[in-house]
Amino acid sequence: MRHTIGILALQGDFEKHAEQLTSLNIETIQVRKPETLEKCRGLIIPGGESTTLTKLFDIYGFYEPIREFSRNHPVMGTCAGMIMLAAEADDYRISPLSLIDISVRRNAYGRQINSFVTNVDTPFLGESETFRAIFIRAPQIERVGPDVEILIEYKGNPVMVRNKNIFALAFHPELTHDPRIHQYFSEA
Ligand SMILES: NC(=O)CC[C@H](N)C(=O)O
Repeated sequence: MRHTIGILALQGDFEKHAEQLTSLNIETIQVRKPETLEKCRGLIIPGGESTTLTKLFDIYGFYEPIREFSRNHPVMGTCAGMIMLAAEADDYRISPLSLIDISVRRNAYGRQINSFVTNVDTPFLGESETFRAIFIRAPQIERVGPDVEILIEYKGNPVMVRNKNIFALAFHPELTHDPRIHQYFSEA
């Protein structure tokens, strides 16, 4: 049985995701070409820059292989990775995968200097549980489809959502020394 979680390593902070999973004794592999998905039981698409990710997905031919993979494997996208999973993004330069029915707005929380850290309620991790969420030029989820479950909200907006095996987060769970969200994903 495949037990390795793949981390898309085209761009962005993929190493931090690997550290988080390693702390849970979960094996990881850096995914730089579509064939590597064959070795994975799940995939993380890290943050970075969604316009660049769009170009790299095209160049390396990731669109169809990730869509195919997502039919029966868990996929989690964080920040720019979330933008790539969305049904719609507010920037014509981005071609999202449309794996989860959400519409997103890039950089909706402001520029780099407006990055912030806040504690959010995470009832799906247990009663009264919270998580220290780090937002860096974060996208906002402006619309969620009827099948999308909202797992975390911040100021009335969803910031972590799920539809079955697809997870999308506006913030960076890999930057907090707290592997609970990675653990939750790895159990999907
Ligand atoms: N930290 C991030 O991933 C930022 C996302 C970036 N602002 C984008 O639009 O792609």
